[in-house]
Order: sequence, then C-alpha cells, then structure tokens
Amino acid sequence: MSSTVLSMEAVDLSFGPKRVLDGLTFSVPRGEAFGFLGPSGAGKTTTIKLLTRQLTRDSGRISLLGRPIENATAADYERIGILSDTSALYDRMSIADNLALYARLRGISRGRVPYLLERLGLAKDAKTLIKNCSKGMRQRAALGAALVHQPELLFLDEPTSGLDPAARAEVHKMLAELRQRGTTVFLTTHDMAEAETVCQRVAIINDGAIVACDQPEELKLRYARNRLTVRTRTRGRLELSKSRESAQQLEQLFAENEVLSVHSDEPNLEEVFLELTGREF
Ligand SMILES: Nc1ncnc2c1ncn2[C@@H]1O[C@H](COP(=O)(O)OP(=O)(O)OP(=O)(O)O)[C@@H](O)[C@H]1O
Repeated sequence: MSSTVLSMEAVDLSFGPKRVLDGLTFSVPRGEAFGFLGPSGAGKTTTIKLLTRQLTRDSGRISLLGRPIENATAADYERIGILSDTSALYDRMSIADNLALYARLRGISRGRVPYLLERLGLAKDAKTLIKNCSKGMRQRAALGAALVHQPELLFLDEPTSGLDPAARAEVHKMLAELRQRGTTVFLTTHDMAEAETVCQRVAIINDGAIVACDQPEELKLRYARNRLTVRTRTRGRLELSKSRESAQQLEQLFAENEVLSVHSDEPNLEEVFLELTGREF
C-alpha cells in the first residue's frame, strides 16, 4: 500500500470571483504530523474542508488514504477523525454521554470513554452538560469525540485554541503518543511553538498558496534572521548580524570594555512565518 496518506496536486478553489486556493500541492506520508500554518484567511480551514469532502475543488487532484478522493468510501471515512470549530457536540448532554454517543455512532464500545476523559483532563467534569462547559472543556470534549474510534488519520483544525498551557501540553503529549502508534495528523495552528513541538513537517500557506514546506529546523536555517543582541555600557542595545563586519565591531566593543552581555537569538518559526507572509497572526 502507498505510504502517502494524503495528497493534493495543483488544487484550485474559488468562492465566486475570489481565488481562495491557488495550485495547492503537498503530500503527507503515513505516520507524519503535518502542520498547516498561515495567517487568518489564508485557506487552512478550506483545505481541511476539501480533504474531508465538505467542499469540492474546482481543479487539481486530491487523494485520501491511497485513492482519489472521489472514490473514498464510507469505510474510508471510518478511519478518519476530524476536529474543527464545526465539530458537533450535543449541548444538553454531558461530556461523557457525548463521547459515548460518538462511540455508538461509530459502532464501537464505549470502553475507551473513561480513558479519554482521564487523558483530556475531563474525568471530574464528565457529567457536566456541554452547554455549561468552558471553551477549553468543550474543545477537549470535541477532541475526545474525534479520537474515540482511534482513527488512523486525524484532521485537527486549531486543536488547542482556547486551552490553558497545562491542557495544551497534555494534548501535545497525546498527539505524540498517537503519532508513535502510527496515526497520521494534519493540523492547522496559529501557534508556532505548537507546530515546532508537534509537527515533523510544516507547510506555510499565504493567500491560498504554499510558500514553504519542510521540517521546522530546515525552515529556520533557511529563513530566520541570524542576529546577535549586545547590551553595552553606554550605547544601549545593539543588534548585529552574524557577519565578519559585526565580528570586528564586537571585538572593538570588547576592547572598549563596553560589552555587558551578548545574546545569540535562536531562530524560531515565528520569524520564518513573518519573513514569508509579511504578517503577524
Ligand atoms: N463559504 C465561503 N464563501 C465565501 N468565502 C469563503 C467561504 N469560506 C471561506 N471563505 C473565504 O476563504 C478564505 C479562506 O478562508 P479559511 O477559513 O480557509 O481561512 P483560514 O486560513 O482557515 O483562516 P483562520 O486562521 O482565520 O481560521 C477567506 O478569505 C474566507 O473569507
């Protein structure tokens, strides 16, 4: 069987006169956590909707679980889990009952529900009605619903938005475990630190087109600015590039006993993102 679980080739999509996706091309091998990053409105959710057949492309090819998406069967969709802001939870039912319902809809036992509640930090709130949940609790419950049938391919649209740092860390741990078990993850996020923690590769999308796609480390080496920040006694903070001229300048500053500290800025994905999209989140 092909090791490519998911791919798009030259996919275009317009809403009316507006081109939203423009020649989108990428592929995701089995077992990879693939991050899809981009500013608001770049086309991330639209891409997930195409991959999960909530929308249809204008042109190009999409394959899912080794076959053209047009030929995907109901059984293929049983192998997929989706978390998005349209994930439906029943407001008047408790968290535990929602997860049990999802298990029943998937035709599996509710045996995994207590485990998921525990792992998602929801055990003590299991009986809370969804309508009385905080945004973070709701988000974790929706993640539980997406995971209940142990999908081999998981689409996560901003899975940790609204979560506090502890819950976020627990979700990251769960995702790492899922990946170890061979689950393929397609994830959108605005959180660059999350992308670096969770994803083996990331694509950066801007105005509907992929502007870079690689391992976070590679992108950082390729695009991040390389700077030194020097705090001086009388000249304040100086920013130097890592160049020969700057080395001479730094030597001079040391000779003049000006240097209080030298800090080498580690390149980070946020800088890469800004460099490539020209936009903040
Ligand atoms: N049903 C629709 N009809 C018309 N335009 C749409 C529709 N859905 C999305 N769009 C437009 O398509 C573009 C991409 O939207 P999309 O939701 O994919 O962005 P996104 O990258 O997920 O943004 P965010 O990070 O804010 O969730 C936006 O300009 C949006 O306004």
